[in-house]
Amino acid sequence: MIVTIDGVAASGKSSVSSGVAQALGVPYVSSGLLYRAVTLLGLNAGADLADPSALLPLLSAVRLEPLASGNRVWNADHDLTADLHSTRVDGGVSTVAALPEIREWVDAQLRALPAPLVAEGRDMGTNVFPHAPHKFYLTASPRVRAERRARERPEDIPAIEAALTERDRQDTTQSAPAPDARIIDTGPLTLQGVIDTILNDLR
Ligand SMILES: Nc1ncnc2c1ncn2[C@@H]1O[C@H](COP(=O)(O)OP(=O)(O)O)[C@@H](O)[C@H]1O
Ligand SMILES: Nc1ccn([C@H]2C[C@H](O)[C@@H](COP(=O)(O)OP(=O)(O)O)O2)c(=O)n1
Repeated sequence: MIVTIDGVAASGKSSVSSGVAQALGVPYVSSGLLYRAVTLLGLNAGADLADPSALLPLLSAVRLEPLASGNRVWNADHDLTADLHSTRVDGGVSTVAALPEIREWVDAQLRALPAPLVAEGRDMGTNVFPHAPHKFYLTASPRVRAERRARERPEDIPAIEAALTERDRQDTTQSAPAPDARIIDTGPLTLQGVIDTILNDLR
């Protein structure tokens, strides 16, 4: 059984997926962490983030460890996870995610994972797991999402909102909801309310 949870930045995908996965007793996988890992390694290597031939050789020892408690991304024996959510990575990840060669690499990592699992990202229900029986797509207004992000990163809310809106625009190509996905506006709901909405759907 595969559950896909897609949506725009800061809509609650990771938190909701973790809650749903823990309730179901299955792992969840955050596909965005792989794009973030490619971006981080590219930045650290001084590589051109728009050049897949410069990025792919950096990925030979990268692996995603999906745990019910949270995902970890390793580069050989180096845990990258703590460095993946930063404004620096946010600034480059859409460039990396636009590369077909990188998307193929990420998709292969994801499809190699055993079911059951909860998979979250932008295109889990459309491209990576199109036959998944349960698909959800989370939304919220840019302002609501910026206010949520601001609680994690003490930055100016209008600046965060502008950055999220720009990343939404850059990610448009791969971010459309699957036609058979249930769309949930998470703005009026608590985090637990979104989790319960999905769990009720799965019963
Ligand atoms: N429905 C909600 N109500 C309030 N806060 C939420 C809700 N969903 C998520 N959050 C919080 O918003 C922040 C961003 O959520 P996250 O799961 O990281 O989103 P995404 O993975 O879509 O970027 C986190 O701090 C999370 O706890
Ligand atoms: N399946 C995916 C997941 C993420 N991406 C891209 C789009 C996002 O800007 C980056 C980072 O994704 P991530 O889910 O970590 O970002 P947010 O938590 O939504 O801020 O990767 C993608 O193109 N396809």
